[in-house]
Amino acid sequence: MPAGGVFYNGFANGTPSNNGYAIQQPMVPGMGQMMGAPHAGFVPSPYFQGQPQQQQHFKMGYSENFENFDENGSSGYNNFADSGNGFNNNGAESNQWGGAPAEYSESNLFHRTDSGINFDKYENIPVEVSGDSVPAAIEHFNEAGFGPAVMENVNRSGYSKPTPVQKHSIPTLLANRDLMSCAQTGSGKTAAFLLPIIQHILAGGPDMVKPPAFTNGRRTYYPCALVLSPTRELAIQIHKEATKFSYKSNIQTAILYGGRENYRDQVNRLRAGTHILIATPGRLIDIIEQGFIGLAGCRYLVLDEADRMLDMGFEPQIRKIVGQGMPPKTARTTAMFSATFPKEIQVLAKDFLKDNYIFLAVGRVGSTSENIEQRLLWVNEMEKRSNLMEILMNEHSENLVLVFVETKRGANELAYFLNRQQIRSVSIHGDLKQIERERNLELFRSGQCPILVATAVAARGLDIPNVRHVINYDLPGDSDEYVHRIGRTGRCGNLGIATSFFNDKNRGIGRDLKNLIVESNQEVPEWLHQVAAEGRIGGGQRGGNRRFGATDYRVGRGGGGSFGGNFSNYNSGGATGGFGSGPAYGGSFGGGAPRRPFTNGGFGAHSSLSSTSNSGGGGGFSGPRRGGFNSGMNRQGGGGGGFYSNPGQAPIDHWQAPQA
Ligand SMILES: Nc1ncnc2c1ncn2[C@@H]1O[C@H](COP(=O)(O)OP(=O)(O)OP(=O)(O)O)[C@@H](O)[C@H]1O
Repeated sequence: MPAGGVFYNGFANGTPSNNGYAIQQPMVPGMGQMMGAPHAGFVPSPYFQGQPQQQQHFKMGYSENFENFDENGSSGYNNFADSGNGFNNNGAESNQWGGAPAEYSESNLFHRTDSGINFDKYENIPVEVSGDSVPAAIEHFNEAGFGPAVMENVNRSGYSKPTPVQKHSIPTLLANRDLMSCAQTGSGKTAAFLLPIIQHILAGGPDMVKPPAFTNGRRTYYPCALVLSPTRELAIQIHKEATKFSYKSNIQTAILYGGRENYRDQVNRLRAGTHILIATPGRLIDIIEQGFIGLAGCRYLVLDEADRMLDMGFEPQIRKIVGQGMPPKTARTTAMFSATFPKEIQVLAKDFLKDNYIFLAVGRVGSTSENIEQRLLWVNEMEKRSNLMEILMNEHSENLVLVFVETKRGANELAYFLNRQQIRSVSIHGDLKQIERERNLELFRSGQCPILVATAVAARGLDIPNVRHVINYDLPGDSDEYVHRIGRTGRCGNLGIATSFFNDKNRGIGRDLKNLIVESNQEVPEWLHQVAAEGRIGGGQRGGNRRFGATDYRVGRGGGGSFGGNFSNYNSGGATGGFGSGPAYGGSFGGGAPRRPFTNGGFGAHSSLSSTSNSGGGGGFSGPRRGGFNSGMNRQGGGGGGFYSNPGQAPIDHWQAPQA
């Protein structure tokens, strides 16, 4: 008997469904706390036992609304009555060293994740720096001039040496130079801006912070540094990092992000004082308008995922924030970080940067990332589920898999489908309550639900160590989004796989994808060559030198700019050994046995599959595939039917909770 009891995969209370999928399924460990909570339809029916109204919520469905992942989330001060979420219990739980939540214990904050086997290859990464009088890079953290508090936290974090983006960004920001920094996903950009800001605040002492003021009976706090993030979850992550790097110092960090249930808690926390404020734009504007925050003391402004922050969705809000009494750009230090920086965004960005800002482009290890093996499969819409199932069945049970879909409704439906196939999945998208988003992310992060079905809301910045596989079930419309999505794996020298389903709908991105894969020294499927040849001319947004996420647009303008620049460490060698040499799924990656070898039966449509993997081995699925899904699986013909035509099929053991 599995721990936590047995539930049935049906909608009706305690009643097995009659659709032939009625397989006993254990409750996901640790899910007890979810039993009473609305869960927007993406947790399988077992968790909804006895709560038909919640199931109904799921069945209502959502309109086919595309995820715009704008995180405005303003809620109005009058919504205080809502309870806090797990993150913000209440302002009183601050510990003695700051305003951080009590659950930010030392062990929690400094939970280390190893830098991967490719970490040392960062040494050979190409770096381009342009701008006047570029501060010299550091090679070691102890060359930065950090005080003991910061150095101790660097050491506590287990960082033995700076990554390339840190080597260049830290001295630049310590010198109070404005910076536009473009470095590959997972290469340590967060510490690259937080460490120098924290150092500045500690070195500057009390004078760094403008004291709070009373206006209209309300106390206004003036943060010294403001970090803006496009998504709530990324804001939470950055806040945790800021808390970590300022651990045992007097620095107070605070966070403001959308979702009405956390409004009061966030405002309460401001009362502990705020040196560094991490915020999503909509909520910040709301709270500025309420008079709780003023920006007159803001000496440091960071736009993380800056290209996203300056695109059409957010740009007006950023302008509004910067216009709300913030010191002018000549009187503050402004830094922008992203893995991608399209030229038109660079042009916009200069409105916020001093003229002599430094542009830093850190190339990719190898290219797009040697750390990420990119696989591209031609999969028709109707075959996506069966292909996904086959991939998941061959994954190792300890690996986390992030599946990207285009729409919120698609995320709900796919997570629901997977749960009915006894694959523990949750979803994250903009229609969920914030408390649900955070809880689902935690269930994923902790491995309790090893599959996260996400919209673009999870594409940027999230740093989840064990994500070994990103699957673009629906490909995004542009290649920058693709770069960010696949960057959820293969972080900080670790290895990962990115599999993308491609079909006629995705032809628009074909050329850019081909270029990215070529640049990665990985094999381009024959059909992609053809698609790319037919595709649009011009190469999309990325352009320029493809070893970088972007190049300094000022250089391309030919004169006039302040380009001085140097170019270092260019390693033309690219991929050396390592990754992608074994057979595809279930082969060399990660070692060990696949999740579950298939027993028999056809998978269908194999002829249409191919792979970018270097493994050769004929088609995308090699390794342990011995059949796969039963005859109902290939739904190309449209014929109804379930995904298992054999209702008596044994449960998928690797996906079940440990036996009691
Ligand atoms: N010098 C270092 N040594 C070891 N690990 C590091 C170092 N710097 C950062 N890391 C770790 O690398 C991981 C990725 O860092 P981070 O999230 O800052 O990447 P990023 O460049 O911001 O990625 P993205 O573009 O996806 O936002 C984190 O787990 C972080 O703790």
